[in-house]
Amino acid sequence: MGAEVVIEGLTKSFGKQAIWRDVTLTLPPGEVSAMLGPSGTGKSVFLKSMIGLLKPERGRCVINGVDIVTCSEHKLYEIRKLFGVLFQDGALFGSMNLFDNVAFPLREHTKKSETEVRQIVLEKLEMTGLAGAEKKLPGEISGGMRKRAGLARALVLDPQIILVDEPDSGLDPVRTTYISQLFLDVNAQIDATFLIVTHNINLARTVPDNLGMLFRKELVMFGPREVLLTSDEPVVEQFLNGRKRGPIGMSEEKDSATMAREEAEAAAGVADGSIDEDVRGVVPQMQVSPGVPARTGERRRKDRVMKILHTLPPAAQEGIIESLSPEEQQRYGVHPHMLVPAGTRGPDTGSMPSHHQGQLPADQVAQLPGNGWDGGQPRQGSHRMRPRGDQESG
Ligand SMILES: Nc1ncnc2c1ncn2[C@@H]1O[C@H](COP(=O)(O)OP(=O)(O)OP(=O)(O)O)[C@@H](O)[C@H]1O
Repeated sequence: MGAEVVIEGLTKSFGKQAIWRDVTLTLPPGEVSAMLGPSGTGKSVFLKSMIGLLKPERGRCVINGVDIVTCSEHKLYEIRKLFGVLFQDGALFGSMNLFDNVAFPLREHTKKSETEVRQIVLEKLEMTGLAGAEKKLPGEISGGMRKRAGLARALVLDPQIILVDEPDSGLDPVRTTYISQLFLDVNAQIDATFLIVTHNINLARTVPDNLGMLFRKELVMFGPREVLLTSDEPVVEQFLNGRKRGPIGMSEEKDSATMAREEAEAAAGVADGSIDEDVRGVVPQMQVSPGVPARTGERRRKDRVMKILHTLPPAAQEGIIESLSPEEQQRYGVHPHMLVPAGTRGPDTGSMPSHHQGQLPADQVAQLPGNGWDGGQPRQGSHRMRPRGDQESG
């Protein structure tokens, strides 16, 4: 199973420029998570901090019991071996064919024989749909194939955590869907923990188990996909719909005068470049390809999310329950349109917070539980979403 990544109070700046502060989240082992955020909010900096390429000033990032923010160089070197990273352009060596590119980490970091190297490389090329392309140079193949080759190379050291930086960059929507499918298929086969950084709304809506968003130098939220997808937080709403109108401006944040002018324009029916269609809501999650084994991360996630169901906003609860098969609904003792009232016990074990229905305290919505995934008390301070009221949840 992939490694769990526990991030607490992580804060990063460059000189006087704060990038993000006090980021707290846990990447559940073997699940696929994605981080959204407008350009320049520090998503790439976040990925680089996770592998110790950049040093946050404060906070912890704990993997297999090692805090990579404070550990020795030697420990960091060991922990880095757990990671596979897919950079935006695949980061392939232009003068090497795909075989040698994919073989590179094995030849650099292991003492494997060429026979073993060959076997592993061909297996990973096959896994990423590149069988037969091993003699091609990066310049001779499409952008989508380069990304697949980058993924094949990220897989050769059997990573427990796979980081992906903007997988859709330079790809058309169809190729983006193919590479997204590949992430889920690979996740099913090796059960690694994934974190994908993306702007791509389709990918965000259909691929990950968990979704988070960085904005205004903070983590707006992180939790089960259904929470962000049903959120009425203005920044989430604007981002998912790709609207000009809202808190995100050309250079990230808008002032209140601009916001007021936009409100007035909206009231007057002035078009703002978006399609008049609200894409929020839970859409079915992409499934693995036929013939690929089921994702154990997905199964674990169901158990985990059902344990914290009662801490989630009503619309997210509904989305989660509706995504279950009738058999699963029976197993968990839930049914569509049943909301687990806050202040009562949920369908599963665990104590309930004492607050009114639909009025979850802002810091208790969609918090992931502690390390044991046991539905324990949510952590403070990593979530700032307003809850949706019952009347809005349909
Ligand atoms: N090594 C560095 N030194 C100084 N500033 C940096 C460094 N790396 C990144 N930054 C700054 O950090 C901010 C966040 O950059 P980052 O690339 O992480 O954003 P992003 O959210 O990934 O954006 P995009 O979606 O456009 O890729 C930017 O203002 C960038 O200029």
